[in-house]
Amino acid sequence: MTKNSTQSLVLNGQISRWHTFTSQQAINEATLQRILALAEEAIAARGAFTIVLAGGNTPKQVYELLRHAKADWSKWHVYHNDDRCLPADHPERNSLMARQAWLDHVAIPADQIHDIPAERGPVEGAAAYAKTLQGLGEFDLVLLGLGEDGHTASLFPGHTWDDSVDAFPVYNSPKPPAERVSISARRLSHTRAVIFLVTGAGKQEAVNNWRSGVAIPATVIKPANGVDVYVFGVALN
Ligand SMILES: O=C1O[C@H](COP(=O)(O)O)[C@@H](O)[C@H](O)[C@H]1O
Repeated sequence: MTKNSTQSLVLNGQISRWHTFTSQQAINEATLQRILALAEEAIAARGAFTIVLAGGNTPKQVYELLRHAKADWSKWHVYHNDDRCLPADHPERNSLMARQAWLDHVAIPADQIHDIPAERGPVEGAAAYAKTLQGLGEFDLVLLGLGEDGHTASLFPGHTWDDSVDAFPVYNSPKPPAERVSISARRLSHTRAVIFLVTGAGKQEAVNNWRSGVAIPATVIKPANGVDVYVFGVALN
């Protein structure tokens, strides 16, 4: 058995469904299959699939699986939930990780892959990405990670963020680099589906806080359909 439980919670106005997996392979495979299923549904219903990618380390293996998947790549439109203000070819860039693991190896048209121009700095990068997102309706899927401190995208504990815009500049990030660009919580919530990918014991405290009603940043993602949290290596106490 690869998936051993699903539980639902409503806390801080957020509906969350928690799915526990018993191996890294199982969580990767389940995420891959869910992404591909959502893509097929979206393409059948609306002729396109818009996905917003998480950065960091956690999703990399899923991206490597997507690289070998069969899909109608010509209909995929790819965005990023955040990126770091570093040169475009810096190894810590979320966009570079996604390209190397997946996007450079499939036939998604280049003009349908929308990197955040974070190399232009937080203000210019955020303004440019807000323009990129302008007029775009609901996303089909937003993939998100969870930092050890409870952050998601570049929404950090103790920070305030501007929900009147689609993308905003981030300063003083506790996780380097200090300057970043992030899609806003409101815009990330304007989506048909959300999957949080959460793996490893380092995320235990953040998960405990989330599930006991502490308003960590991950709780501000509130799409109407709720969020699915895929978990491996973290206990659901
Ligand atoms: O800095 C970031 O951290 C989070 C979590 O990253 P992980 O390495 O713990 O998976 C990530 O979701 C975000 O996109 C990234 O910029």
